[in-house]
Amino acid sequence: MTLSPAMPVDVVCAVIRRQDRILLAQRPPGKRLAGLWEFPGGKVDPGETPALALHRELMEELGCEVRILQAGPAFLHEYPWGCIRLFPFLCELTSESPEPQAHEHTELIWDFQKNLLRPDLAPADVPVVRWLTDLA
Ligand SMILES: Nc1nc2c([nH]c(=O)n2[C@@H]2O[C@H](COP(=O)(O)OP(=O)(O)OP(=O)(O)O)[C@@H](O)[C@H]2O)c(=O)[nH]1
Repeated sequence: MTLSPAMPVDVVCAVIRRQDRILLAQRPPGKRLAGLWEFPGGKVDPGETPALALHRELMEELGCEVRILQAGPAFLHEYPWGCIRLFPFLCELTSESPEPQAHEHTELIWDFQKNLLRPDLAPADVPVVRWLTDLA
């Protein structure tokens, strides 16, 4: 993927909350930001709404279904290779959802919300965590 600062790439991510824990996913080897932790999600396809992209990505990546509780503001982040516009959604698993499985990530963890600002978090996700903290 070629990212351009003039044309940010739209990316959605799901902050999936279960009690006082949040699901984090570790990026696999061979990808940008390999080994860093992120919220599951991915790029919005042409013609797709961010919410539809979120449900599609979660089914592909984790095989799970969520209910969106709240949409956050979009956050722009410039990486050395280009710019992304990140749309975060606070979500919960639906009562019928299978347990999330790491189809594309190295590992999944349910971490306490207070631990999310870890040094190995994807840099674009720092303002997402601040948004989440301000909601509480
Ligand atoms: N899904 C997701 N992507 C994120 C987050 N934070 C963040 O910087 N990103 C970046 O946004 C882009 C999302 O693309 P993607 O999920 O389709 O991942 P990908 O590795 O296939 O993308 P790539 O084409 O850059 O390699 C990646 O470059 C990823 O590093 C996040 O919390 N969730």
